[in-house]
Amino acid sequence: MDHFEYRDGMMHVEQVPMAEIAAAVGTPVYVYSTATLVRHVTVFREALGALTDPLIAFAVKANPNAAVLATLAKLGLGADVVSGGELLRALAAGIPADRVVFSGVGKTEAEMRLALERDIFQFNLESEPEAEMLNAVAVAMGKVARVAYRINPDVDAGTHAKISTGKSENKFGIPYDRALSAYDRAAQLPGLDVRGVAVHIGSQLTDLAPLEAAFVKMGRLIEALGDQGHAIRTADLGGGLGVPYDPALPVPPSPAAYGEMVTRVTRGWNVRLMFEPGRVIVGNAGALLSRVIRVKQGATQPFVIVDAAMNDLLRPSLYDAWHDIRAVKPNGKSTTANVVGPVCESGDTFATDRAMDHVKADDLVAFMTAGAYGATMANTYNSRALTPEVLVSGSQWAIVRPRPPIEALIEGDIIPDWVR
Ligand SMILES: Cc1ncc(COP(=O)(O)O)c(C=O)c1O
Ligand SMILES: N[C@@H](CCCC[NH3+])C(=O)O
Repeated sequence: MDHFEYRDGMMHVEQVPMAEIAAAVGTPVYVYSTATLVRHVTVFREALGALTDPLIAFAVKANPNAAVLATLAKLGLGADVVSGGELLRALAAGIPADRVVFSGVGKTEAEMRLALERDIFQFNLESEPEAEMLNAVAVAMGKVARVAYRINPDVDAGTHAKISTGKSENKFGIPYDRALSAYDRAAQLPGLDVRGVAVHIGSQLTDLAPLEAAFVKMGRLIEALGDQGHAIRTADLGGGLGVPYDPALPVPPSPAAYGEMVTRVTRGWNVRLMFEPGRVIVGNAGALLSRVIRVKQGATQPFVIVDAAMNDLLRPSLYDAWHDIRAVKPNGKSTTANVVGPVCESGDTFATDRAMDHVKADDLVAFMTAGAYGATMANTYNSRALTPEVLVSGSQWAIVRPRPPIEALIEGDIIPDWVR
């Protein structure tokens, strides 16, 4: 079976025909494994096995490819969306509207209207003015929106500052100590059915303690809201569980450990629990396949120049993120090198002083753990084409997003007559 797996402190690629895909599609290209996706969904679901009917809403932002979403839809997952575009993608892939939750601080009227038309399961509101706007839109449409407030618990998730969301200085959610008054006000709005609480403190969390601290606070809030006459029926605990990237670092808590903690902390809450996992489902189910263009000797160390760049995989430039880089056909030798792309920025660096497989021009390398926040964050900087995507399933594979023709890069812009 096709297979990416993290075990024995290493990423393993099995039965994924990387060389064949590279030859047929060209590089760089994202490659996803169906078997790994299925395994991750199964493991996550089993971890929550002690809960009654949890809603697992995949965070579409992590990987919005239609074939990936359709695979997850077939497995019964819902979707956590943050834009009208993500909502349409989720629905088009076969995720039913009654499993869709809409998060985000900047939902527009048009997005609210679209989500109300499609009758999604729940809106997670992030501010009082947003509640007023949604109420007005719903009333005008003769509808009632099911809502939760996302609470900012002011908990440090202990992850990279750019992917922390639960500190008071972050833009997300409403402050914990304003929750009671916000719920009181929202309960008076005829276009809202106030029924839930939500929390999400950040991504790539490698310690369960901050999550537990946030969830304990939510338990207290549910109780306080109940005392004040608000019947809370859903609690959305967000996503955030980290995945292994660097074999030298301790392995993050397992989904099983996370599920055990959630089951223990939420005992007696008497709500339907919701989850928004992204990275833990798709991260290690994908790799970015790239070819070495040439190896250049710098003043102090070799630069391995690959045909993928920061526009294809932004995480190393943006967050100093570490991705395992492996030769697809290792020659048994190793080296220490800087791995860089062709983009005209010094920040277009995937790895510095990296001990890695020895590679030469034309060799294929795989950037591992690239299934989450990879292709979805790609862009066309330096007029480079968007990265194509391939899905492998058993012995078959298919292009699930083709490489656009190079000509497409110069289409779209308009030169007005008065410029010519
Ligand atoms: C509201 C919300 N839900 C879910 C996620 C998914 O997080 P992760 O991919 O870390 O599981 C995010 C991203 O951090 C998010 O902002
Ligand atoms: N894009 C980030 C994760 C952001 C999570 C969304 N709130 C990453 O690549 O790690």
